[in-house]
Amino acid sequence: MGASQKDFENAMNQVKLLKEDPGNEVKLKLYALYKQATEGPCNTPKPGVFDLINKAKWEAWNALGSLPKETARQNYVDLVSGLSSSSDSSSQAKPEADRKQAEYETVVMTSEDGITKIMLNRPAKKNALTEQMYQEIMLALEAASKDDSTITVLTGNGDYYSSGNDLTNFTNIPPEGVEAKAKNSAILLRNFVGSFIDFPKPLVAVVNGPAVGISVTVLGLFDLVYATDRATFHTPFSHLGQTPEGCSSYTFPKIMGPAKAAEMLIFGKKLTAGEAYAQGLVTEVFPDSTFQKEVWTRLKAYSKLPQNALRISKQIIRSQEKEKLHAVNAKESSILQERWLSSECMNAIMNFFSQKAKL
Ligand SMILES: CCCCC/C=C/CC(=O)SCCNC(=O)CCNC(=O)[C@H](O)C(C)(C)COP(=O)(O)OP(=O)(O)OC[C@H]1O[C@@H](n2cnc3c(N)ncnc32)[C@H](O)[C@@H]1OP(=O)(O)O
Repeated sequence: MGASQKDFENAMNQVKLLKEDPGNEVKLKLYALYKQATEGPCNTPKPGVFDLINKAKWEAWNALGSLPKETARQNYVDLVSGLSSSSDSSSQAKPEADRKQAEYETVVMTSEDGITKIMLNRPAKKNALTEQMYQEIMLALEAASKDDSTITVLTGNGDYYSSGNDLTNFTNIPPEGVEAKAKNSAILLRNFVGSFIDFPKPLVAVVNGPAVGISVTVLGLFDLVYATDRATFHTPFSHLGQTPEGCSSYTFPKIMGPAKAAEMLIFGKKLTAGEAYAQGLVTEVFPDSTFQKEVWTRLKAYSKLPQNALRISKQIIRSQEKEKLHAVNAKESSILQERWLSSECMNAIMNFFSQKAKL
């Protein structure tokens, strides 16, 4: 079977994460394969002789002749995979500890006692999620899904779990790039949420402090949500001119009923940990002073349960609505793509950075 659209989109995202510049020749190949995969054979007039860069790009695309779109997509994925593994192989020469650090810059991934922990690691920015961070979380989830651990945990470093989308993701964009940015962000969002929908093992959120935006909405896709009593849960989408994501437009009404979901998702009501527990979003709340000790003791005990039984039970529960969740994710992402172009949204983000409005 050839590469799927999702493999193709993942490969496009991986290109952005390459640590080393692959050089012009490879970049031209990537460009040509991308155009062929998305538009088919070269269909534009040859640029003039002095337009050197566009001429080189055109020639690379044109050289692919009538290569079928599917083959171009597969070749693109293979080329990127070769680039990623060659940049990995330089780090494989390093000692184990170094390698773990080199792979991720914004998350810390560790595995112990049958538990893989993915820790968001931008405490000075309240673990706000940059584009790099979305990518690294996806890569970490992919790795965790294949390692020999039983349970996967997502948590935050510092006093916050996460303050949600890093609002700088939508700043400093030249006017001519705004639409492309919204489109790429919607693809990234869809892939990010998709990796939670498809995650095959028990997934646990250890909510070590306040959670905002997308870090709250995806909780509906976790199997357990443990929270410190210091945590709060806030989805201020309307304040930001935005709309729900993370499948929350579907999972929240199911979890807490439409009235409570509307209070959070439409009106931006911030819940305490106790309220989130009462509404079914949180599995259990622990006093902050004993939170880490109690949660990890519990999880270590759970991780000793038969691994396959846990995984299969999770899959039975979740597989019933996977298709629905992917459809909701696609719809939410496409609505947000439009929202990000609205003046309501742009003004709200500018207000945050001019410190007029804090949530
Ligand atoms: C690819 C795109 C996918 C998009 C998916 C869409 C998702 C939607 C959402 O997630 S909506 C939610 C977005 N998040 C917010 O609006 C939160 C904004 N932040 C705040 O309101 C506050 O920072 C706070 C309440 C989280 C914490 O306030 P506090 O006063 O305690 O701390 P500071 O404001 O001083 O924060 C410390 C520094 O961290 C920076 N920062 C915090 N959160 C964000 C953020 N979300 N984006 C960008 N930067 C953030 C803050 O600016 C401070 O930086 P500084 O030290 O350089 O000033």
